[in-house]
Amino acid sequence: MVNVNIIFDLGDDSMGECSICPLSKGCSKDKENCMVKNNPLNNVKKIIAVMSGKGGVGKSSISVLIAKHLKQLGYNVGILDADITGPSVPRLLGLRGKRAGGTEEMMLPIKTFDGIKVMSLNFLIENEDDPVIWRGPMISGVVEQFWTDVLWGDLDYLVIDMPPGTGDVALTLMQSVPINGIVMVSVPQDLVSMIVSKAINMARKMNINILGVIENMSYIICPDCGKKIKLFNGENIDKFLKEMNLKLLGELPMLSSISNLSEYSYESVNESLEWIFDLIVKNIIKDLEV
Ligand SMILES: Nc1ncnc2c1ncn2[C@@H]1O[C@H](COP(=O)(O)OP(=O)(O)OP(=O)(O)O)[C@@H](O)[C@H]1O
Repeated sequence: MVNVNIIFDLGDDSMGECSICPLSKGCSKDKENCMVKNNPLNNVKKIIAVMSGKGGVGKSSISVLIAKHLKQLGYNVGILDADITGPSVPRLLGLRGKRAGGTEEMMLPIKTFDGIKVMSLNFLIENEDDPVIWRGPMISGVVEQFWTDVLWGDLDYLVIDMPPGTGDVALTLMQSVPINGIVMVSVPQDLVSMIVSKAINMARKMNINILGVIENMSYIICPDCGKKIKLFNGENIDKFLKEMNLKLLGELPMLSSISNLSEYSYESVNESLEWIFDLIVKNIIKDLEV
């Protein structure tokens, strides 16, 4: 059974401090109505949320690859797995079966071999195959606590693997966590769809900057000649991005090394993938600095 004793309560209103908020520079929130809580024990400089209109498009894999690349560039990085009903970050990072500890007041994240701090519901339940049969408010409460009650310490970047879609939990995260920017993930056949537009419009209504779109499973690479083979016509996509005023951060191929991410070290995944992520991540860093 799920251990619901994970609910720690700092019971302290001092968490709303603006001075330690990752949004402090250029924040447009009205202080009276701001629902963001910041824990004074943490010092997180920037928060990147990875979002998608629907599940299964590669959001978790891309969250992990962005975090790994940031780490490789020398930053202190954490990953908050907010996909409570389908947490896949522990598996992708080879952390299956790990259990998070804690003190009376704080939960301690698990660290990967290369020092990325990770929190996921799977670290807190007895058996990771057990389904999480919770109603929306309970799930929203847990993801909020992953922000307020986890001892993240000093982080340059916290990457949030958002739950798929535009539901309750995504809304709670956008209201209570000071997200600096969103990376939208889609697959080419869905990119111009109403589902992606909904996710984009939701982020915009919540006044959160969309850093750009990553088109996943965009092409395959011919094993014989190395040629890029696009499975879908890109014309509509270009038009859609232009109309939505969105930047294409990158296109990722279908690669078996992405689907078996946990079995590879990042460095050995694929040379061209590392190159693609270098461009994506440096673009994100630049945008967040502005
Ligand atoms: N570029 C890719 N090439 C090959 N396989 C991929 C690629 N991107 C993702 N996958 C595979 O597709 C599946 C879904 O990916 P992932 O779990 O990252 O998606 P997700 O959007 O987070 O899904 P969910 O919302 O259901 O958690 C996984 O099995 C993953 O390994």
